Amino acid sequence: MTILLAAEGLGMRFGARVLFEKLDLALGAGAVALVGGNGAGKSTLLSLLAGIEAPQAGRVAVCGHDLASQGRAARASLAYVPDESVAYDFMTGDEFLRMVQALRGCAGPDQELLAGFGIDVYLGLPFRDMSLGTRKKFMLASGLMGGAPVVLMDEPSNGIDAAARAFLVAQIRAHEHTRLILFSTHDQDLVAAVGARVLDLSAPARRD
Ligand SMILES: Nc1ncnc2c1ncn2[C@@H]1O[C@H](COP(=O)(O)OP(=O)(O)OP(=O)(O)O)[C@@H](O)[C@H]1O
Repeated sequence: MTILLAAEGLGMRFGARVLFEKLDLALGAGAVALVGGNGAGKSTLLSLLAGIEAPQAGRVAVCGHDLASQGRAARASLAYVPDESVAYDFMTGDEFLRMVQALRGCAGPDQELLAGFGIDVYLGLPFRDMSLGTRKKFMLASGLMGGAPVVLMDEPSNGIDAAARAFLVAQIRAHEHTRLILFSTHDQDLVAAVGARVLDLSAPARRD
């Protein structure tokens, strides 16, 4: 198995609250679900793996590139979809996707991706005028476009309608042999629908 995402000795704590310590990961292509109760540390772990936050201990490598010392190469191989929209309110959907495309130096979404999430009709709409679900669909499309080998998604099924959810499942299934799709979720039906391997962050040692 080719390792696409590796973590070694990852540690993160907030005050006395230890989220994880000495956490090791070695993940190849496939769908992997990060589960655990509220506050278990799923979003924090995803942001460490995406290089949004630096870990207090340990290291992360994306496709063999160390996220701290070879950040540009590591980031070129990953896409991160946060739970909430990160677009400016005044940006249109199209402008947002073009911005992500420019930042990542990747290809934009194809028509199948836009139509599958039902956002092709909202490309000209500013984010301030979009529903929460529509914003989320743009975030998901931005992560799935461009073919990054590692895709990290925070609660991807939150707030989207049934058609978009079915498309998300199909997308994860379609890419599971070539890309790592690691997502946090409370949605057990999604985990089952994509046949994801489960990583449980709520081991007793990690509870409050
Ligand atoms: N910057 C921070 N400063 C202090 N505490 C933080 C910070 N970021 C996260 N935490 C705490 O770390 C814990 C884990 O938060 P995180 O959002 O990663 O959990 P989660 O598993 O994603 O939760 P949920 O399922 O509710 O989304 C929480 O107790 C949170 O309050």
